[in-house]
Formats: sequence, C-alpha cells, structure tokens
Amino acid sequence: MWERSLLLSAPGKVILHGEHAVVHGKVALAVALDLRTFLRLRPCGEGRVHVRLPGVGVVRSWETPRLQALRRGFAADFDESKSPSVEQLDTLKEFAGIAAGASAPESLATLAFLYMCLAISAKYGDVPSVDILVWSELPTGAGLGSSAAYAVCLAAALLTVCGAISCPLKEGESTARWTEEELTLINTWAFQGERVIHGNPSGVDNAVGTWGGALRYQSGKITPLKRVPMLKILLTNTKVPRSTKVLVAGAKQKILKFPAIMNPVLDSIDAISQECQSVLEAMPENPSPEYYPVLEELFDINQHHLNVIGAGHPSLDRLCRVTASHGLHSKLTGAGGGGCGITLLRPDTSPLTVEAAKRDLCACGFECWETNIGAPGVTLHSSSSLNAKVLHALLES
Ligand SMILES: Nc1ncnc2c1ncn2[C@@H]1O[C@H](COP(=O)(O)OP(=O)(O)O)[C@@H](O)[C@H]1O
Ligand SMILES: C[C@@](O)(CCOP(=O)(O)O)CC(=O)O
Ligand SMILES: [Mg+2]
Repeated sequence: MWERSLLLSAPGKVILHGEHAVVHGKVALAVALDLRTFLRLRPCGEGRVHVRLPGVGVVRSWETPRLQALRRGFAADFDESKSPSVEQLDTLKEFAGIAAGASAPESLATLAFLYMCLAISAKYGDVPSVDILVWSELPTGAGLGSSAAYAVCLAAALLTVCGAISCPLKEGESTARWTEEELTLINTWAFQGERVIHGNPSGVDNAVGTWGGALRYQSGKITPLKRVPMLKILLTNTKVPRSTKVLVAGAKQKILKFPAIMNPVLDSIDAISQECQSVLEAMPENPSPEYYPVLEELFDINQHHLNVIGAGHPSLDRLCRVTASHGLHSKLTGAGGGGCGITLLRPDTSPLTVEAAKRDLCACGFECWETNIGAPGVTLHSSSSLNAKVLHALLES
C-alpha cells in the first residue's frame, strides 16, 4: 500500500520556432514557461483510484480490481516504446463510457489517464489505491503545452507510486528532481500520454515539461541550448479554442497533397530554428538591442510560413497587426488555429509601449501577460514550497 502524499508539477512551454515542422523531423526551439500544472496524490484505503481534473470537469473513480481485470483483458502488451493501439483505446473508451469519435477535453484527459495507469501498472506493478487531483495554471488547448504538462505529471506520479522510479524529496527539503535516467523514463511515458491526446505528437512538449529550461528538439534528440539570454516575451491568448490533434492532422494532409510546395516551407522553418539558435547562443545574458532585428524578422517570416501550413487564424492575424502597430513582432506558438501568440519585447522597448500594446490586445478580447522563460522541469514539492493560490487549489478541493 502506498502511504505517502505527493505534490508535483510540470511546466508549460512556448515554442519559439519549429511548431508543426517538428512533427515532420525538423528542428524546434522550445522554452519552459513559468506557468505549471500541479498534481496532488494521496493514498486512500478504499481499493479505488479516484481522479479529479477540475480544468476539464472530470471526477471519476474506479475500483482497482476492475482496472486489473481490464488490463488482463488486453491482448497486446503495453510498453513505453509502443504506441497506444486503436484497439486498446477503443476498449478503454468503452470501459469509461466515452463515445467512439469523442475528442472533447474531458474525454481525451480521461482516456490518457486510463491508458497511462494501465500501461504503467502492467509494466511495473499495480497502481495502488490513490486519490489524484490535477490542477493547472495553464489555459487548456491554447498552444502552451497543457496536454504535455498533464501527461508529464501523470507519468511522474504513476511511475513513483508503482515503484519504477524513486521519490527523491527528503524530509525538510522544499523541492526535488529525479535523476537523468528517471527523467528519461518519465519523458518516455509522458510521450505515450501525449499520443493519446494528440494522435501524432513530435515529443517536444513533453521533453520541455520533463527537463525544463530551453532546448533544441529534433526527432527525439533533446539538446539543451548552450546559453539562453534573458528574453522578455509577451504572451497573448486569443481565447479562440482549437485542437492540436485536428491542426496537426490538417498540416499533414496539406503536406501529403502538395509535397513539392510544402516541403520547402518545412525546410525553411528548420533553417529559421537553426538561425535563431545561433543568434541566441551568441547573445550575452543581458543582450543589447542590436541582436533583436534578426530575431524579429525570423518571427515575421515564420508566422507567414505557419499561415501557409494552415495553422493561422484571423484572431492571430489581428494579434500580429495590433502588436506591429506598436513596432512589436509576433507569431503564433504551439499548434495555432487560435490559442496563443508570442511577442518579442526588446530590452529598449519602453514600458509605455508594452502597456499600450496590452491595452489594444485586451480591447480585442484577448488576455495577455508578460512572462519569464526557462522554468525548471518536472519537480516534486513540499507543501511549504507552494504559493497560497496553488495550495488552495490543491488542498482545499
Ligand atoms: N489540467 C488538465 N487536466 C486534464 N487534462 C488536461 C489538462 N490540461 C490539458 N489537458 C488535456 O490536454 C488537452 C489539450 O491539449 P492540446 O489540444 O494539445 O492543447 P495544449 O497542449 O496546447 O494546451 C485537453 O483536451 C485535455 O484532454
Ligand atoms: C504543433 C506542435 O508542434 C506543437 C503543439 O503544441 P500545443 O499542443 O498546441 O501546445 C505539435 C507537436 O510538436 O507535437
Ligand atoms: Mg498539446
């Protein structure tokens, strides 16, 4: 029986360059955000697994013997190197009462939970009787990697209670992280959770959620950036809902339909990521304005490419126009189709300019906030290390 409570979190992400192209083997540059998803796990002695996901309105509970019987009924083995199969997902949908084609947030979140719970317990031993609550500071389905942060938290918690990885938080410590080897296992399983939610993810989001910081990602190869300057970014949520799964599938269709036209666009995005990496790694920690024109132009070019790929949206065009009227450069981030855009703020951008841009963006019905990047990856917390708002959300519910 598992007797410890766990509090852990994983960050969301911003993709600077390479969204969509990264699904097709190109380079992406991504950074962890200081907005996180938190998971609280408590032992419970009732022979059940309880799951509460207030962000997507899920409250579910299953008897552990029923979960064990369900797992035994699967013909195919679960493994972290195997994609969830259509048959496995169909069986889980039937078990959870989810309609065959359902893609609503609550359905995908429940399905990802059940898949990870069964697959991890099949490999490492039963998930004990526990009560799990996931709460997030991230908007859901807005391009900031909420799906990956959710999958990383689930992987870390489930692998810990099954004994596949250690629980590194010692008495008296405020935070702790796992070893590289354990993080690799968390990342691998989180990728499977992302597969349930996204269909065909690249793996960049779960890599950032696991390792944090700033990294280059290509075809599963994760390379931390050598040096990352203090970049100031304005994040704007257009609040237009969209689904990563649908947008990624749409981009693939376009590439298959017009390979000779679309492949050069993907190559160009790859070159943008590489150029941006060189500029970032050449920048001192507190960079002077002279580095910024190139970064701004790269934002502009990539935004046009993303429109070509089919990831644009009128709300994102508007966001770019509004910020351009203040001399600022923006692009979408994540899957696009609505969701969030990022605006680069130069060290010499006056606070008055930022305030005026924010005012105009809010007048469009958008929400914006200035943010720090390069946050730590998946982390275990003591309750005293969490701020009052997070504690309230996790402990009072
Ligand atoms: N806090 C959360 N609790 C449960 N599920 C979540 C949470 N955040 C995200 N998800 C899952 O991730 C999905 C959104 O993922 P996605 O479309 O990739 O957008 P993004 O990752 O950009 O936020 C939701 O439909 C839901 O299934
Ligand atoms: C479009 C894509 O490059 C990023 C998707 O990010 P998000 O789910 O919109 O936060 C897909 C992927 O890399 O898996
Ligand atoms: Mg996602």
